Amino acid sequence: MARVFLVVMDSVGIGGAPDADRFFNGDVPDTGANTLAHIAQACATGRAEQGRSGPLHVPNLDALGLGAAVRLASGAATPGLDAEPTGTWGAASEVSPGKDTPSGHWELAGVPVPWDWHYFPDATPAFPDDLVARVCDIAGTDGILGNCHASGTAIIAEHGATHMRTSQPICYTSADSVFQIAAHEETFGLEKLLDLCKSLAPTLHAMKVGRVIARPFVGDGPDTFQRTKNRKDYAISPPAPTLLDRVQAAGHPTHAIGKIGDIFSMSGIDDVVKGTDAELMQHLSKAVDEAEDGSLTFANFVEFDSLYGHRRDISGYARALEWFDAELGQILPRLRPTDRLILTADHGNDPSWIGTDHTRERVPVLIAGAGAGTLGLIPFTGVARIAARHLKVDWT
Ligand SMILES: O=P(O)(O)O[C@H]1O[C@H](CO)[C@@H](O)[C@H]1O
Ligand SMILES: [Mn+2]
Ligand SMILES: [Mn+2]
Repeated sequence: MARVFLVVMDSVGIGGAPDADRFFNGDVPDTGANTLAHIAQACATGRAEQGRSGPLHVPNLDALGLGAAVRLASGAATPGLDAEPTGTWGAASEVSPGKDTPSGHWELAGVPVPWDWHYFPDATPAFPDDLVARVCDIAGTDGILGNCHASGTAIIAEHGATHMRTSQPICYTSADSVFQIAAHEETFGLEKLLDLCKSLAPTLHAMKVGRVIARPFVGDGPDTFQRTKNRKDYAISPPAPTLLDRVQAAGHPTHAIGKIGDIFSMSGIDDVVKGTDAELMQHLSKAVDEAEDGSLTFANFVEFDSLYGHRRDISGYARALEWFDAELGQILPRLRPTDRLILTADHGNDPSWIGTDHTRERVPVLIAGAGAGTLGLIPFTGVARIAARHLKVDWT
């Protein structure tokens, strides 16, 4: 019986979004941003040589149709990606008004976002006084640090030492609809940080802020501060039943790998496993061997985005793609004839672009198990439709 493995390579966009001019990094529109093409072009011209070398080497993704999908989505040159696809391939466009992770995932799962998210202004202070007062009240402090748009690693380097001394939480946001709190796992305490975020979440969700995110870190000073894997996202629930809800309601098992549990507030999910991307790959591999007939396994690999896209690290992003591709090469031969493995992404995060935020882009849709074929240009919701149809779950 059929199984579906839906795998999101977080932020692996392929350019060409028709509405890219309405999304920005600072003052610069995302028009022309192209995560995958710009990485491939940098690799081919010797501009991505840290810890790797030469043209981007992703033969398994390319054989499924990655290079072809980039060219379809954006017409961009894809040096090193020139295979004749043996998979089913296409490119998807998003209609939700945000280029954030929940918007992308919900829409891939069949539910575009019907509301406008609340974004905090790119000014200092970024947060209203009553929100700051509430944070202080719950945290038991007489102030907060940050209170601005920031890159998470930079703001910890800037305020981490003061935070360790005063216990004031480091609160920051970005171009996404997020309220993020960084705090030291030992001096502030992980549980206290998680409780703080959980208590604040209903207030922020009512404001249509998509997520409150706990960003715990460890270390003794700016040179050693490091964020840990205990990050936790408290997200608004999706506005309507998603692919996960529908598959589960039809009596099929649903398994989440990585951030999927947080992104969908565990709705429609039987169980979740978390960890680093390397650990998640082990979980995905195990799921391919063991997942039940009729099951949906929904995975997110976040490190492309969190470690390399936001950090504008082209070499690192290329290394991550090459690692992922090699791992994929171990998994593909073990798929059963009636399985479908769908690879896609939730938005772009072009590491060659200005700023540190996501970029509005089309995303690849690559299907292993269905033979060679083209999907053409489809909506994000087409991914849910393909998965549901394969599992014989009603989708109207
Ligand atoms: O710079 P860091 O803390 O990684 O933050 C990034 O991570 C957030 C959530 O994915 C995004 O909104 C972006 O701000
Ligand atoms: Mn994402
Ligand atoms: Mn991100």
